[in-house]
Amino acid sequence: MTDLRSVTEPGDVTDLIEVEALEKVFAVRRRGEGSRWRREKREVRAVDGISFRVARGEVVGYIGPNGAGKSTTIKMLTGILTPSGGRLRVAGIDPARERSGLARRIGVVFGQRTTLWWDLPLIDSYRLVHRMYRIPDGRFAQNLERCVELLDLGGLLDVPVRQLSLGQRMRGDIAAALLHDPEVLYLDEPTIGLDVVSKTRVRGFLRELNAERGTTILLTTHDLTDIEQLCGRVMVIDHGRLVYDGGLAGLHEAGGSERQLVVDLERELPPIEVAGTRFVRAEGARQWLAFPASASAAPVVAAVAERYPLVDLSVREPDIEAVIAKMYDTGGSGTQEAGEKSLM
Ligand SMILES: Nc1ncnc2c1ncn2[C@@H]1O[C@H](COP(=O)(O)OP(=O)(O)OP(=O)(O)O)[C@@H](O)[C@H]1O
Repeated sequence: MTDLRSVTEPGDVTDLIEVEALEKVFAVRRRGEGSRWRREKREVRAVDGISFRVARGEVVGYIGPNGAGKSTTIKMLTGILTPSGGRLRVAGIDPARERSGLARRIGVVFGQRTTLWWDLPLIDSYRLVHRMYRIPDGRFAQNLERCVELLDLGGLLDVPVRQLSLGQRMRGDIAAALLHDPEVLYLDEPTIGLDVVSKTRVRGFLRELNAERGTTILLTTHDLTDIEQLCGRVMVIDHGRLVYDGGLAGLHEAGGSERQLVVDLERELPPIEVAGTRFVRAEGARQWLAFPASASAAPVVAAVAERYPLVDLSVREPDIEAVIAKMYDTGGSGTQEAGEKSLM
């Protein structure tokens, strides 16, 4: 455990989600080696004793490599799966025991599946949600208007869901999950497969929802920009165990991440030597130097500028994806949307 932050004390009434030593074990059968007929039983510990609390109004990213146990956790939090062990409360409710009572308090969006009626115009799905949840008429109209405005659904309400693009459908799904004013919103891969414009719109909406309504959000994602732009806190799960729970800055520290200085010199020169930096590589007159992410860039930049003939200089922010990949036993994928700030 790198930095398991105690977010709130036990018994704190503001805790909306309480998870203690939660476990889910699946019994799977697989064919025994060397025999077509013998089948051996095997246990998969999908969630292996995790504990956390989420306070009302928090936006928490829940990340981990494929098969880490994210979806299994969300399914237990929504009451779809019954835990094999441990304790779980959402808004004071045991999800597996009171699934329908809980449904009124939570909203769920699974990025890869839709909860909308495929053949019906979008608005008809919303009317069905209105009736299913017995949402008061005024509240429904108000929530629908707000979602339509912020998610830009105006021109889509009469379009059958099957004709919507992935991004339009996702926005439609998010609205459907929010019409009954849930206190908690679970999002499983909310931006998966979306183009950059749709991603930005969805992220903007979620930020606004949290700020305006104080809706607590727990989201799983493989897109770390979602985390960087939305989440004040991130939980990392690997092989069913929490390996990190804390802020983004702490994640960089925990991963021992480095920032890079990209230096464009007037001409090709031997490797730059400046205290507190590590020469990484050179390509013609361009050189890359690494320095600890926790250190200030200013003295490093000043020292390089004073001693070397410069054309340009920029700082490359630590690649969060690489930091997290270090935490996973399985490794991770390359760089994505790493920030680069020009200093000249
Ligand atoms: N119904 C099931 N029966 C047996 N094993 C299961 C079942 N559901 C999940 N698992 C196993 O549990 C582990 C965790 O799966 P889970 O779907 O929770 O991971 P995940 O972190 O959501 O992965 P991904 O990012 O790929 O969706 C995996 O090894 C998976 O194969």
